[in-house]
Amino acid sequence: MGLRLLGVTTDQTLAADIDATCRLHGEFTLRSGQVSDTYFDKYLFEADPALLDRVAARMVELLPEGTELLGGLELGGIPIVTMVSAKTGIPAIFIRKKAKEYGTAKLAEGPSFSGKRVTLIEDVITSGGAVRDAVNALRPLGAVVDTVVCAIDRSPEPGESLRDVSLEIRSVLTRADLDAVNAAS
Ligand SMILES: O=P(O)(O)OC[C@H]1O[C@H](OP(=O)(O)OP(=O)(O)O)[C@H](O)[C@@H]1O
Ligand SMILES: O=C(O)c1cc(=O)[nH]c(=O)[nH]1
Repeated sequence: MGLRLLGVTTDQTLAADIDATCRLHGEFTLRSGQVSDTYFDKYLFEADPALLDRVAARMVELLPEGTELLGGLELGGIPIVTMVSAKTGIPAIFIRKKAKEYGTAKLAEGPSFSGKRVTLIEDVITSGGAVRDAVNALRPLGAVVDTVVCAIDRSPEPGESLRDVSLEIRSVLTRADLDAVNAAS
């Protein structure tokens, strides 16, 4: 059992099921431009209601106290944030990669978030770039953002990649968790 924040431990069965469902082998160019021989296709767990439910349940345990809104990042963060919101009753906002160019022209859809403590919900963190972009867009609009809860932190130093923007990362699973169950399978 790996140690997790707040006494929450790694769920080895969940790690094994996510690894078996999502791990792909090949040559993948990642969002950051890095090339990897491994890709965790989050849509494969998000499309499975039972697995999505289990990931979301772990995320609920990782939410910081005082979270007023849950902010899901387009696209992969949207199904997850919807499930976490349904489980907790905490309203969600849906954060676009860029503001819509017509209609309401919003960057984040849903209720007003200015002055609210928004906990971000993300699928995968590799370099932290997507989350960093979101934080840097939301803070000037008044959001109070100090934590992201993600399903998989596959960065080389889990929890560390967003220190430059003073953001705490809480992950359900790390790359090491997934590699460990994969090696044991
Ligand atoms: O930490 P990073 O280096 O930024 O990489 C991780 C990001 O890359 C993927 O986004 P992508 O835009 O591919 O995904 P989507 O399918 O969720 O829109 C993933 O969903 C993360 O948002
Ligand atoms: O870094 C990425 O773009 C990335 C890596 C990964 O394993 N899965 C994913 O959806 N995105």
